[in-house]
Amino acid sequence: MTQASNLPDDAFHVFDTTLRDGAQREGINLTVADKLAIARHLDEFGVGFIEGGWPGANPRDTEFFARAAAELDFRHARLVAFGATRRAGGSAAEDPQLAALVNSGAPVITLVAKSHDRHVELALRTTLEENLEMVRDSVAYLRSRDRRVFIDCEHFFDGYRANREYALAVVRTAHEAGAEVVVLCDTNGGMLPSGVRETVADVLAETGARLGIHAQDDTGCAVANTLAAVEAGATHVQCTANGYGERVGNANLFPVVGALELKYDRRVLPPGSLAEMTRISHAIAELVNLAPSTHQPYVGFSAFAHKAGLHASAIKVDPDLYQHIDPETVGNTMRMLVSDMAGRASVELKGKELGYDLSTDRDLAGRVVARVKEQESLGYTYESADASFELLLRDEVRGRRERYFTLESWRTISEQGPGGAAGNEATVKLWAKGERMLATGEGNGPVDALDKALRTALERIYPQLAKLELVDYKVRILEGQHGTGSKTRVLIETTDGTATWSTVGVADNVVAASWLGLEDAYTYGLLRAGLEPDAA
Ligand SMILES: CC(=O)SCCNC(=O)CCNC(=O)[C@H](O)C(C)(C)COP(=O)(O)OP(=O)(O)OC[C@H]1O[C@@H](n2cnc3c(N)ncnc32)[C@H](O)[C@@H]1OP(=O)(O)O
Ligand SMILES: CC(=O)C(=O)O
Repeated sequence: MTQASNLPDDAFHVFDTTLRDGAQREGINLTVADKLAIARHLDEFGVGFIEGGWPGANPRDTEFFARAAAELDFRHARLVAFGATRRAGGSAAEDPQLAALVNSGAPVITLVAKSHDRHVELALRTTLEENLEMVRDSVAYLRSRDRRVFIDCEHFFDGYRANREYALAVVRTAHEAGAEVVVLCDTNGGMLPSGVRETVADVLAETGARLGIHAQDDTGCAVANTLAAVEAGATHVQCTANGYGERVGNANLFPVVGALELKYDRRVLPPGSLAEMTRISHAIAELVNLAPSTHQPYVGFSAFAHKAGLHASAIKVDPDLYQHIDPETVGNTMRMLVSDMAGRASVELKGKELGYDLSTDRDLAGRVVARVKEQESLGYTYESADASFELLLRDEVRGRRERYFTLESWRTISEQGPGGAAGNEATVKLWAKGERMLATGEGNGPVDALDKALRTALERIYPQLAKLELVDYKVRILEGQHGTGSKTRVLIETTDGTATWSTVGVADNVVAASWLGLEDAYTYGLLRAGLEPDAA
């Protein structure tokens, strides 16, 4: 790895530990290739430090550092290796674990140290004095090997409450031995912002050490605790992308840097990085194989989605009235949701988003709102079915439904053999371009058979349908108290390889609801393909 050429200002550290603490989250299991790819994204985003793992603890992390040295060429970040202070009763120079940290080639090392007296006695099974010596010896050794050293004081806040003098002694020992930053860790994640603020201010006043913060999210306050520490004087924040981490997670990198940049007006990222935040967050979610959280602050798909009619009516005048920032600042976008909570303004803004100007026709917007509310009272949901909403809107704009085909009838048959073997067959009869079409299809289930029959009927006159693929299909039973007599809602997601759209159907049974969803899905696909509708 070549050394970073465009290093951020050392006055404030944005330290990412996605590849170490983030990987401690249940369900995350990264390969070396995943770790390298995530490191590249984090460097591109502009964090100052990337903690890559614990070399020597497992073959994967050891290999990561070996490959990082050969393959990573960071523009902004420095690579950090993580490990613990030397073993009790030994010497740092002979500690194999510290040797692995040095051999990793990382220019920066984070050492986890005990700072809670009870942990020293119960977990390390050693004396308080020996723990201080472990800290001093380990830091001094790594400094003598020319490494920058940060110390993570594990359980610092609980330790400070139990034995303030000892917790402060750990900070002083690390600082005097040459640790550049002493990181106060809320390891159990039980702190609240006021306690963090007071403690950090006191430690700073008592020791003069440069302080960092590492907050777990067990009270849901990790971001707030991190910002409270910064307010009290911490100049190094440890975070993970999307808040991944042990148990419920760590301070989420994105809201932390979003707040630092946009609320505290501190430049902690290279110029232009903030606008990449949404993309980077989602790219990392893909790499760890977890769906991006739709409701994550700043970067979530719903972070700037507006549903309430009153909000929309104010947003129409000025989006700032219901948004804490301009979503584009962080690479996100405002979205209008249309549902039974919408008013004319919501529909007007949604129409604009879809390319329809409803601003000059108050009655038209009113008719669309009325139809949405009526349909939603029957079980439809348009906030999750943009394409069905657009078709409804077009109906009102044009005063008629534009059709590419008109149904005469459909029928499905499901067979069950004695051995459980199932067969599903569908027949559709419909009209398109003046011709009567009749086709059958077989499938895994009745909906699959219906879809195949529909495509077979239409593929000669609409070859464009071959490009369309159903990528998701969700069924929800509405009014569950009615058991098998309930209504069924089906949501279908379709793609043509360039765009993806969602449609909805509601009916008394799943096949009929699916037909309605499919009809909208293919109608919308043919509309997108630029074809002229068939008949009124
Ligand atoms: C708060 C945090 O998240 S810190 C990060 C924690 N991350 C991890 O634990 C993931 C990687 N860990 C591992 O792979 C393994 O635990 C290893 C390789 C580090 C150690 O494995 P083992 O040698 O089998 O020890 P084990 O995990 O059972 O126990 C940890 C040992 O480290 C000691 N230890 C714990 N913290 C420290 C410390 N800060 N300084 C020195 N020793 C420590 C414990 O006392 C225990 O010692 P013992 O073996 O004499 O009982
Ligand atoms: C170091 C660390 O991960 C913690 O104390 O939570």
